[in-house]
Amino acid sequence: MTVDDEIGTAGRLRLLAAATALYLRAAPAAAVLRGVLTVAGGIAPVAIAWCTKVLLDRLAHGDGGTPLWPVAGIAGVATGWAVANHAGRYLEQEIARRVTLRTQLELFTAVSRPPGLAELESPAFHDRLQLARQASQMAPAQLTGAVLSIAQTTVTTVGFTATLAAGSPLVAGLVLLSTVPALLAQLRLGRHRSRTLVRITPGLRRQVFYAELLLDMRAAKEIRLFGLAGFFRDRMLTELRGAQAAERDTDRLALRVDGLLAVLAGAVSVAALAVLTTRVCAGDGTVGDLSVLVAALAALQGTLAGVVAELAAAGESLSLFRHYTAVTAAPPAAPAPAAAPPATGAPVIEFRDVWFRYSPAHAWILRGVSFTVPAGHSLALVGDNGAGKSTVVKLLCGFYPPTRGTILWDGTDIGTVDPAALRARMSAVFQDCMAYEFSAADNIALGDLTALGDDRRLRAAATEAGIDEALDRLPRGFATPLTRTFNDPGDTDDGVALSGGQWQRLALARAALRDRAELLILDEPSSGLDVYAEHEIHRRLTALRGRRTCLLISHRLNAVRDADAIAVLNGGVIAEHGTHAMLMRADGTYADMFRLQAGGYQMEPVQ
Ligand SMILES: Nc1ncnc2c1ncn2[C@@H]1O[C@H](COP(=O)(O)OP(=O)(O)OP(=O)(O)O)[C@@H](O)[C@H]1O
Repeated sequence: MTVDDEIGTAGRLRLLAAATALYLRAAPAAAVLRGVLTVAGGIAPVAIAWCTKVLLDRLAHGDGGTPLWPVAGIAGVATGWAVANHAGRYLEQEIARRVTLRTQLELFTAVSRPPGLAELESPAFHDRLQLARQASQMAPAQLTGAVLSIAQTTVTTVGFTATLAAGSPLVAGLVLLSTVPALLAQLRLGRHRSRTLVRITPGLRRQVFYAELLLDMRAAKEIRLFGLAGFFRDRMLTELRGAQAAERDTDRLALRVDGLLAVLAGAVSVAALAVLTTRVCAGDGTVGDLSVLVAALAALQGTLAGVVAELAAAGESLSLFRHYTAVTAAPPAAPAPAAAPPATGAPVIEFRDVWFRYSPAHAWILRGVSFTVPAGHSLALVGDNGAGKSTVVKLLCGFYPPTRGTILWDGTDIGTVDPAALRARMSAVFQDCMAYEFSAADNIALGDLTALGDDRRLRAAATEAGIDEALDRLPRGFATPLTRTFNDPGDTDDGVALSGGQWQRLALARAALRDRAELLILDEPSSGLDVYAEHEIHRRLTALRGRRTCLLISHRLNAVRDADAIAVLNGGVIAEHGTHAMLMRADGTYADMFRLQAGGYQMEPVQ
């Protein structure tokens, strides 16, 4: 990840324009109104200072009457200013809410855009995303706030500089000059802060990871059984301490810089006051002049310090906002995808000399895999742990492109087709299938969102997976929340946790809901199923044969023996291929594995 030094002025201006555009898009009317109020707020203190001067001069040289106009002016401007401040704060909050909605939409649209998984496996991507999420919450409001505030303080600054310069050009020049070192120091400090943030982000992500782990229901059993809570808590605190140490260093640097700048500002004030007082004592000016000049001096120093602080904060926000734009930037236009092959009811799937590794730094997982699954046939893929079976599934789903070779769907290279178009024609149960903390009905409906609320279709899919009766027995049937950690307002605490096998059946129901899918992928669908469920699933798969092409992965070889063909994946290649009978006759790896498993059941004589 690069740091902000490399952005350059043009880059900063582009980022500023992007942040302002985002702010204006999110809440155009509120943003304009806030701008008007901000500028008006900049004129107010100058107007009050002038009214004060007129009031004091009238009192000093007056005719004994009450100078009503200056008093009314001060009261009117002060009241208007106070109201404008409150209105500005409300508008700022409202704009921040709308910007948050907009940035969440843009960020999560961008994050879901890549069709594959490679990006989600990159720590650098997650670090940048973390910075982008931080930026999305703060940077647009901070940047536009800084621009408006600078606009406001510039109006005030010009007013007070003119006032002060009219009384003493020397003092005005001195004060203006003293802001140069302050500005340079604060800009450097801002850059230092943003570099620190980039540096501590990986540690902060880990800290959040440990915090979530300590609350994760899936981890809770192991954490308690193995006594890991203290270990994870210590690691969480170590990460937090590391991040805090870096922040502390930055804060100490800021303390030193701010201290020096305060001494400089104090010295300038003393010198300026000495010049002004000496002049009035020498008869050059009235008491009113002195009062307005002293007020202008204090205000000018204050507003200049404000401008400097805002500029530094804006620089810091720009550095952060660049991560947001990097994540949300539209990808370069891809060549138009080829038309998806016409729906045939069941496709021919072919792997043609497919090589694959997860990255150049990783070992080869597939080293020239070739096989064909004829239309409507089922292929069972078997092999040792880590042989690459699930990797074949991930390639077939288009989650990664093959490093070399081609995967064909009815003769069309799937790499040339819009992945979403093909995925709409597949259904799958993955090895690590999801347990969503929603109702049972919604858990099934996620397989095809057009079925949300369609009780008939959801029940049919549940029946297909043999989970309908178990769901009917839940406190609220299909509507029962499958969670013990979330409750909707008004819900009683009747959420249910399913068993591992029941979750797996629910994943099968989700897959079954896509009843028009032409390709069915089942990666270890029955590892948690009881023998009846497994038998039933394989009976149904056999019934489906001819209507769909199936890729089936299982370590239970008895469950795959009826597949049209069985392929043994070993050493990154298809080592054996044929029907169960053929492979048993060949007496190779498959036959060994099958006999070993079957032997396990036959150790004890069956009564
Ligand atoms: N996202 C990934 N990044 C890097 N390596 C990976 C990734 N996913 C899997 N691997 C590696 O690829 C190899 C094959 O994994 P895969 O999950 O395909 O095996 P499998 O045959 O399905 O195993 P099992 O029978 O245990 O489910 C393993 O060595 C694994 O470490």
